[in-house]
Amino acid sequence: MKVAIQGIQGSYHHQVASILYGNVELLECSTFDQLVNAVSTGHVQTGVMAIGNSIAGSILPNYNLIKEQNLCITAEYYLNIEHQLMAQKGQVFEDIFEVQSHPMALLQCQSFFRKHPHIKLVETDDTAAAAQRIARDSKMGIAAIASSQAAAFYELDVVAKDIQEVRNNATRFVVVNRESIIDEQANKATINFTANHEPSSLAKILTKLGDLDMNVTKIQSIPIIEKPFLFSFVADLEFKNLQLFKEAQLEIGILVESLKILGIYKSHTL
Ligand SMILES: O=C(O)C(=O)C[C@]1(C(=O)O)C=C[C@@H](O)C=C1
Repeated sequence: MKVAIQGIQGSYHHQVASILYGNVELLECSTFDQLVNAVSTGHVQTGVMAIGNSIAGSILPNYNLIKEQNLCITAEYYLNIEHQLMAQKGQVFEDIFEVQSHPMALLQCQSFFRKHPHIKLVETDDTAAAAQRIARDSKMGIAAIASSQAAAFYELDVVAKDIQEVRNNATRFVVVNRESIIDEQANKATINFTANHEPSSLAKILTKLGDLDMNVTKIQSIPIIEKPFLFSFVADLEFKNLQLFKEAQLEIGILVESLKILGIYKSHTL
């Protein structure tokens, strides 16, 4: 089996793929687009992709990528994220004038860098790639934000520890496949729907979901790309058993303008 991840060895995606699949063969993708394409064309069976972070929020484009490529979410995983600032061996924090990392990682460390405004922040494709380049090119004065595993793997020194805004920083990852694989123990679903433009239409849908014992753990509006400033909604629903969700699917189907099930899977908690 081959798993597509965004990023390279030592990235947070790599950590999640290892936790879920062990020492599996990886397809390292530099963008989320490449990742979903690899899954949808059947080049790999499975992809692991970040969908949101507790500090930086949702990675909105990823919802549309999953939807447009008709992929199915088959699992979720929450990873605790502790960012380290790392540089060439022998460097200290005072030497650093530029920091490179994935934009989501930079967003998660904003307060730290507000205190050091002379440091230039540069976006890169992933945390581990930033670390790898610093090690490979022996760059002085430049640091990367990445995990302690990346620091160990690329033999860099940590010059500032745990620089994310808060200790409890977590990123939610989803596993995507071409086909849905529904576990009988599934207790969570991600749905995408559009509501009619009528007063209370969204409120009616949410009330109905509550009446049907669906616990809405997240609701997110996402742009409908071909219709400027119109939005659809992605909702995560938790339920006691699959039968209850199937009933809810029928009942909600009557109230919404359109409905697509993005995935039915077992919930994960940190
Ligand atoms: O750059 C990485 O290491 C990644 O795995 C990407 C990513 C993301 O896309 O959010 C994953 C977890 C962290 O939130 C920061 C970056």
